[in-house]
Amino acid sequence: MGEPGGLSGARVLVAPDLAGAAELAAQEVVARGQAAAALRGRFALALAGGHTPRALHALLADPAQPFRARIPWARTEIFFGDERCVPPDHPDSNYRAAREALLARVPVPERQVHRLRGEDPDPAAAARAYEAELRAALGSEEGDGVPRLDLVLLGLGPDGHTASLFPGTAALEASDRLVAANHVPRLGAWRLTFTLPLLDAARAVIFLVAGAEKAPAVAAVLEGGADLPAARVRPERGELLWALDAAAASGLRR
Ligand SMILES: O=C1O[C@H](COP(=O)(O)O)[C@@H](O)[C@H](O)[C@H]1O
Repeated sequence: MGEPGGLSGARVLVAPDLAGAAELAAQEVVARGQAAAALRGRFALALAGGHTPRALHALLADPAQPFRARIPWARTEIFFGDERCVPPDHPDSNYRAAREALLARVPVPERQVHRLRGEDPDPAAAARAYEAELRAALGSEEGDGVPRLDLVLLGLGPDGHTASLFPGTAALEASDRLVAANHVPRLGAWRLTFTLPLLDAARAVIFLVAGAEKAPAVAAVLEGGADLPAARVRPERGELLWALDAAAASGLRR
């Protein structure tokens, strides 16, 4: 596994394949979980949606791997960075995917799993309710009133979207909300998503990205100076890490 260096202020780690990149991310989850629990008595972790995190979820849940036993599950609060507007048992539900691969397999108390209500017929109301739930669970330790998640896991779409912040959509510009309902014309659908102020307040953000189809977006975000949604995630008081497989990193100059 190599480390091309800090591009765009980010630390970039490259593994040969998705399994290796997921392992890098799993090591970070353990280290940041242990540090957060020791320092603040709680580990606030936001999970990514989509397909890529499945490898990470499987690793974290596997009793034969070194991660599961080292994560302070009893003191972990689980959030979701985005959700599709579907019921929690729907095949497209990010919550369902995370529950099946991870949450049902680890000793995290049910009351500490905070899911976005994708089934709510009023997505704006679901977003407001989730922001209230997040604030109630985490409070805000600092003067700006924005809760700080200890670790936010994110993915990347080939169009440069992250969470459900798609190019050209309204939620990208939201500065007065931490969670938004976002209409995505390309999908003809609503999504629920964290906004940039909440992402940028995180103590750490890790993008886990794999596959050659993501390589142009990875290069554009990390080297191209592009104004893509993922390039706008800048945790100024936190750390930014990209865990890539070789295919996703193949468009990087170094
Ligand atoms: O729509 C989404 O896409 C991105 C990337 O998903 P992937 O399946 O290509 O890994 C994901 O990060 C986001 O959470 C998800 O809802």
